[in-house]
Amino acid sequence: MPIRIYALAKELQVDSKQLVDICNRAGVTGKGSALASLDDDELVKVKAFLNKDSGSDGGSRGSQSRQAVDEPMRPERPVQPAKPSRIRTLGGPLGSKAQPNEDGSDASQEEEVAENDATVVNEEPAQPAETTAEESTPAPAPPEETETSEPETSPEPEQVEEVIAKEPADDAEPNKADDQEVAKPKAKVDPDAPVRSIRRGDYIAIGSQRKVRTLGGGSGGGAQKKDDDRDKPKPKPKKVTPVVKIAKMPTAQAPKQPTVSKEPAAQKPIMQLPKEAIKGAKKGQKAPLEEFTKLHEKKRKSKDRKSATGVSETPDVREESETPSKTARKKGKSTGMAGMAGSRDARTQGRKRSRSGFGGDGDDSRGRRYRPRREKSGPKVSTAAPRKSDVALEMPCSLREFSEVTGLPAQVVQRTLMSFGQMVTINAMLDTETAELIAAEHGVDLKIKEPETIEDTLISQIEDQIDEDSDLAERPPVVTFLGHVDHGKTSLLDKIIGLDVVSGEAGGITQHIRAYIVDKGEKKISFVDTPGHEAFTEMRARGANVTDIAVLIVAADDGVMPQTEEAISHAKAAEVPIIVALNKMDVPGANPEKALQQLSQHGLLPAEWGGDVEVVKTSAITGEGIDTLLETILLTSEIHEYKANPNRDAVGVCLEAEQESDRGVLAKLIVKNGTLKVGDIVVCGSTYGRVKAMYDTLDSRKRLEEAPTSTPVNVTGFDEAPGAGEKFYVLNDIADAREIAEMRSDRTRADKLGGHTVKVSFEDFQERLQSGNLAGDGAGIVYLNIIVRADTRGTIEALQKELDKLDHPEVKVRVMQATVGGVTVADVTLASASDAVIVAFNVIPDEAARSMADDRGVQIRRYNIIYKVTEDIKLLLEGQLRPESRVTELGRALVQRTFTISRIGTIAGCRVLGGIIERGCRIRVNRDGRGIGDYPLDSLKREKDDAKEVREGYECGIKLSGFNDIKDGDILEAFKVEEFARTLDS
Ligand SMILES: Nc1nc2c(ncn2[C@@H]2O[C@H](COP(=O)(O)OP(=O)(O)OP(=O)(O)O)[C@@H](O)[C@H]2O)c(=O)[nH]1
Repeated sequence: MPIRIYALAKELQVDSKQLVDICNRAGVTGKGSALASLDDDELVKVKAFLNKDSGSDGGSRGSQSRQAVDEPMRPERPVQPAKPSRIRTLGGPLGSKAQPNEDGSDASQEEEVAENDATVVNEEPAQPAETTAEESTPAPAPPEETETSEPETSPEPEQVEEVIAKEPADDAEPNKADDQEVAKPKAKVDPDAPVRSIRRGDYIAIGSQRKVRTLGGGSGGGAQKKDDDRDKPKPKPKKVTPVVKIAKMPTAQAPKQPTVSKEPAAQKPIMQLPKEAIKGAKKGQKAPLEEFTKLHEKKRKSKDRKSATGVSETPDVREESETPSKTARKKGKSTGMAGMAGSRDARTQGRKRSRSGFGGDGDDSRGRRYRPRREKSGPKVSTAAPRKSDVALEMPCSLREFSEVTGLPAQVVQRTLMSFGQMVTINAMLDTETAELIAAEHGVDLKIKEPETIEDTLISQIEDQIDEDSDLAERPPVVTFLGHVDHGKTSLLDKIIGLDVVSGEAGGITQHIRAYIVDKGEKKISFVDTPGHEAFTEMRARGANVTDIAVLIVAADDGVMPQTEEAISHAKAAEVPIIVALNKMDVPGANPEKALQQLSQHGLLPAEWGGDVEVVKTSAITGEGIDTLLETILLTSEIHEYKANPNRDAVGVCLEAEQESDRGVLAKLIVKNGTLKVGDIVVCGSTYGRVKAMYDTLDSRKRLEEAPTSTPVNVTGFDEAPGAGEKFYVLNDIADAREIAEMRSDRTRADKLGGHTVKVSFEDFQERLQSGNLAGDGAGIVYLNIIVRADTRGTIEALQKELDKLDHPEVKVRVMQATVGGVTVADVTLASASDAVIVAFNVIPDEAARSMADDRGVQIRRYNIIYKVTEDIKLLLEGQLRPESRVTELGRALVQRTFTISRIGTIAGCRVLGGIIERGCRIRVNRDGRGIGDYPLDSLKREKDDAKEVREGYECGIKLSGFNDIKDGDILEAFKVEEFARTLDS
């Protein structure tokens, strides 16, 4: 039975590697490793070889083989101390060394030899010296002596160093060394040398040399050398670099005394005598400085008196404007002993002045008796209302009103205005800016109340109208279809209402909002098909959430696609129930299981899997599941009990509007509450009108007299087309409707001119939080909504993981959407509707998204390092985020052509698409919607000349510093970073 070599080695208690060697020597070839097996014949052969070896007593060959194998098996041999040199002579006879030991030779001498041996043997490993050593050796040294002696030997440090230093050379290339050992003696044969005696190689099989070498290191040569060297002067051991380098002990130096920088010689205070004192001295005045000090003291006292009597003008105002602590300090000063003395002096002086006719000229001339004025003699008492720090003021207001509301004395306000260079009376009207300025100057937190307009009065009346329960009646649900393009939204709706709209659509893509109300048995359902989820969110952004139920259409063959993910975010943000229609079930490649799995990964766990999302399998072609879908919608509607008051004036939303040649403006409205009737006066956004006619949305020529709740209807009668998503209200008076519409129109214009207010930004989040501008949920937790757009899914996952780690008791980060790709209009709409900040990670917003974000004040923060996002949010949550630098976008250019000039680099021939590219800016390079990096602008040229700036529509040459890989079609974004000085409180 075959036996593995390592098993046999175990049995024989030998090293398995040695046994491999022995096998080779025994003629059992092809056994390269201990894992090789020996068959019975081979085993017999090896055993025979071993027995033969053990049987031959004293035979050098046999003994050597046996030594190699039996070393560990003969522990009974007394362990004798040995020297390192002997370790090397295991393969060869050791007699030369062993003998002196036996005959009691000097140990120190032996050590010396060993030392030389080790050095020489290693240097000339192939010197055939074993023979001599062998001849002089009566019996081979017991192998275990050498083996066991190794650990016991404690060579001199130098020896160890040498051994360590030399051995690796042998170990590094053992085969080569062996070969050399065989080859070298031949090459180095000296013809004049005496007849050489038998060598080790002559009686040890070549294969065994390796073993001998490995263990003994051919120290036979060393033995010979040792004999020779006895008479020779001892060679100086060669200096060998140790393998393990031990750094030399640094020569200890006395620690340097730190050089104490010589302090500059104490500077004498610069004493400058006042001019008056110098003059006095020149005139021969005695102690002029003393005189001057007296004079100065006098001046100071009179100044104190003035301040105590409240005579000073401007400084008072300034004082008031200072921080309370400062003011308090100053007040403290003046109310001290000096202050008291000052005011007493002032009172005395005042009386003297009055008596001497100062200020009382008129009285005296008219012969009236002097009567001291009360207000001047006593401390001034403010008659103004107590000062308030937090007030609301309706603008415009008079100075008097401002004073009354804020509690600031009118005089103080006047002085403040005077310091601004404005002389005003108490009845002067203040504008908002001035009022805010004065308030800020005096540390008053002023809130400007806008005057109530007719819009506020009428519209808020309508909005606040609460319907009695008894007036409420069930209403049809408004259902919106959302989903990825071409997943079958239109086809499904067509199938439901029995239309064929899809075949008439340009390019098969829905471009208009469609809204229909259909009967399903006794119930009705109102459907809204939007061209994209942004249109759906657009309505929400305007506070007009018409949708009651969102139906998410997912093609079973395609599964969840990027726009499906977006649609999920939009539907979730709208906080409406979601029903999934797994469409295209008739398609052969339909894989509903995969789609369900993907849906659950996106937080929509199907009901059949134990979740709360109803999934209906449908086919718009075969009609499969359509009824189930309608039933599910009605069931959901029933659960949520959608109700409205049919007897009130209508309120609703404009879905879409267009100008028709024959009918004028045709607005598609959907009634959210009440009933809209022909003849109603309607205001919608900044348009108004009287409902002239109403048409059914399914049949554009079918007139309707009234449209109940949840009914979509086409309306004529508006003066202008209202905006999509604008709310409409029915009013009683057309004049009111006109006024409201005009007011809104003016405001929109002003808003456009005056810019916008940023919705939410990382920088102002804390401010808004503290001012209560951000509403919390039931538990008082405020959410920081963010929308993430990134270049890869991996980035999103990493980012989400990092965001999960953020923990704050009052503020939570809510990722409303995290999708791959550039920032789109849909993202901005969602951000605008949800007060969210967009985090663009390695992606850029497209042109439309960028301009919409600008218009709506949606913040798009761009990042390319994950930890920077979390760091910013962390700082934001801790209220420590202060903008230190602000990126100002300058313009964008499209690379049309590139030119590479050998010594200059790549020049991009660009056209400026928008804004401006200016010298000294930085350029962000974007390719395929992804940011590659940003680099400083090296040179900017218009034709051949250097340009300071290049504006929109012009062509230019751009060379970037440190980046030459610009490609045609790249979008270059110019921006500059403005540094901010940190405020003191930051
Ligand atoms: N086989 C099969 N094809 C379908 C099904 N539903 C839709 N389609 C086809 O898919 C294509 C796209 O359908 P649409 O209804 O236009 O898809 P959509 O989601 O409305 O697309 P947009 O309007 O562009 O958003 C059309 O050619 C339909 O005929 C279905 O259930 N089965």
